[in-house]
Amino acid sequence: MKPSQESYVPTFPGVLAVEFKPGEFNSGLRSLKSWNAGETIVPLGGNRISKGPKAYTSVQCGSGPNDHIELNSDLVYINHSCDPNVAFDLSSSDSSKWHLKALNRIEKDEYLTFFYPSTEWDMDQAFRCQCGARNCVGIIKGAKYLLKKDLQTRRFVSPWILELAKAIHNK
Ligand SMILES: C[S@@+](CC[C@H](N)C(=O)[O-])C[C@H]1O[C@@H](n2cnc3c(N)ncnc32)[C@H](O)[C@@H]1O
Repeated sequence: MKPSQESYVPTFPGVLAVEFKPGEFNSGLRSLKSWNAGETIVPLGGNRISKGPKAYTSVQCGSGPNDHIELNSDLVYINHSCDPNVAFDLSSSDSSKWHLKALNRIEKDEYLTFFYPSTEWDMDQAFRCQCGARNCVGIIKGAKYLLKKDLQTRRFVSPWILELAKAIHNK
């Protein structure tokens, strides 16, 4: 589920804000603050997140078929980029340590983006990427469909994605 424009109340007031644009999938999430590489932007653990089925709004949190969470927050508006500025770090076995972190310096008002295949193996909804990055991989359907080099050259990839990729690329 994603928060709607009509009843919008920011989940992280003063930190992040959804920029709503006409069309079903054209909105995005801006940072209202600047960040340095490695900084935690917001924690994810706690009772806001919930387990749920794989959906275009879910984030994968492990290698199992039921390892998907709904963020239940403005974070669902973070778009994909092949040259992302944030990562969902869900690599701890302790979910209270899960967090969204900056991958590089982020200036105030920048849109946040993450590399969807860094968490997603086989996505519910594929799309043609419009990020415009030099290293854009084109169609985004999950890490399962990427070449080994396309995963190896990203700054953050979740451990289950690396394991699953190893299993198919080393066959
Ligand atoms: C979880 S939503 C992200 C927020 C979305 N932009 C919105 O307005 O609801 C994921 C969807 O956004 C769109 N999207 C995200 N990143 C994109 C990108 N780099 N290029 C094209 N579409 C993108 C795709 O339709 C994708 O299925």
